[in-house]
Amino acid sequence: MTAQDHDLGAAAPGQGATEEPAADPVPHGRSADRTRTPVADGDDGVEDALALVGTRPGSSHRNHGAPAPGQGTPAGRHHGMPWEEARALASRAGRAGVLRTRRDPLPASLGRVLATPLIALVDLPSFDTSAMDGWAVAGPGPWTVASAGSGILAGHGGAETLVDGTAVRIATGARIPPGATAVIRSERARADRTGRVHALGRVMHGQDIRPRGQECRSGDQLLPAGTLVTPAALGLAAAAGCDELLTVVRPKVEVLVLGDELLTEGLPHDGLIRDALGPMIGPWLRALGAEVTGTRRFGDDADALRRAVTESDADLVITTGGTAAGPVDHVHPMLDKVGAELLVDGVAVRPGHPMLMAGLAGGGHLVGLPGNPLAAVSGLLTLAEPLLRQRSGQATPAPYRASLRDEVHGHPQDTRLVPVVHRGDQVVPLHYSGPAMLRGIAAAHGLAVVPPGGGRPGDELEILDLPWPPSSEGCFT
Ligand SMILES: Nc1nc2c(c(=O)[nH]1)N[C@H]1C(S)=C(S)[C@@H](COP(=O)(O)OP(=O)(O)OC[C@H]3O[C@@H](n4cnc5c(N)ncnc54)[C@H](O)[C@@H]3O)O[C@H]1N2
Ligand code: MOO
Repeated sequence: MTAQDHDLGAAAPGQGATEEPAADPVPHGRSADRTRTPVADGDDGVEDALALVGTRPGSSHRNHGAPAPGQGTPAGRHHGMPWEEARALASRAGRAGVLRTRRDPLPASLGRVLATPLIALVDLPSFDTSAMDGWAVAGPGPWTVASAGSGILAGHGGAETLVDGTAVRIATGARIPPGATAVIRSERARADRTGRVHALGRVMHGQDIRPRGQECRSGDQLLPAGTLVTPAALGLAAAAGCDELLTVVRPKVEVLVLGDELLTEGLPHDGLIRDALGPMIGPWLRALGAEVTGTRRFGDDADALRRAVTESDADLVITTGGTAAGPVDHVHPMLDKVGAELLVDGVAVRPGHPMLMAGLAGGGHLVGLPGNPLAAVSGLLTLAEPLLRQRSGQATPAPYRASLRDEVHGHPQDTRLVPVVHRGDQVVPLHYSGPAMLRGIAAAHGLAVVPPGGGRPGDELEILDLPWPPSSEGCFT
């Protein structure tokens, strides 16, 4: 579709399969100079090579979020909306409208987001409980055994009051009898020939008794709204007496993959390549909390794309490819035709600067991801992730920073997103971070947000986590 490939941040040829991740490679034609002084348009080969947004004169989109094409910068070019602003705008777009909720039994709520806080329906524990197998004792010892038999077991009803100087066998989880002042675990007590129980050490008042309400009181908030229902949250809800949870309905997302050059199986041949985004975007969106209703492939058929977007009832339509100004890049013309409101038209971020976001007539949104695979990931994290976080009611995690181990080169004006792995309390930028490459991100723990001009060892950079736990080790060349 488009011919130009600029690979800012790509590994230099021959930078092979090193075992350790190394400093980010030098972008084309630039030294390790990390000046933050913006380079004037036309002075900088990188910028010329990357310029895309704003080169489409005469666009009639309603355009509220970004400078109108042709306005604001010399030669009709702009660098796209600042990255932070684009994320904030995507987040705001996701907050529009009312969240749909549903009530389900606990197992069906797994992986959804709490629409209301989880409230304890009982005290936890609900009664004074023995923390150990042993003896419940009353007052100072030694103690005579209060009753014969197996003592008090877990799950049994009320026991008789224990009077001072007596003890009764008790099991872990059993109710503490009224009058008991402590539990002595069996290995710390012995019974003499007369049957009296002696402690083998000091006995503290209340030891090994879990008092009623130790963890929570009935009515306490256990988890706030916006919390992901994890297996642990299900366990907590059950312990606290809940049978159902009110959760947010997952936003519906449809993925439309564009490009005549894409194969769905077999080896690339004759200029055709494998579709890397079809298998990746849907599962990624699911990991972000979306219900993916389908991934459909459209080739470069503009009419079919327009029909699909018009007819979609998804909360969010994701397109891949076709965002640029090539002869078969249909996304902008299609948005024009369907009367979409272009909210973001290009973002000052590399890779991925042609990404876009639009409001659709039916109330949903469309995020256009660039076709280059890492650029698509960048669009996913910049626009789709904040939008979906809000649409699925998820709390926004506080941004966090980590110290950079190795130098990473920057774009003169734009933010860069660079795959990194955590090493100790630092992050290490990975090789193979060019826009057409997935090798870095597939091994990464997250993406470092590299400001214009780059980052030096020791700089604290914001890190975007990936929506799955980091794999422990592996090949991160
Ligand atoms: N004249 C200019 N051309 C381009 C510029 C520019 O500034 N001026 N920017 C480049 C950048 S940056 C990107 S990113 C791409 C964005 O282009 P599109 O969104 O229109 O994407 P396509 O042209 O359809 O594809 C780009 C590239 O990615 C490959 N691709 C597309 N879909 C897939 C897929 N599902 N799986 C794997 N690979 C895919 C496609 O074959 C192309 O190689 O525009 C640049 N051009
Ligand atoms: O760098 Mo493009 O921005 O590959 O997405």
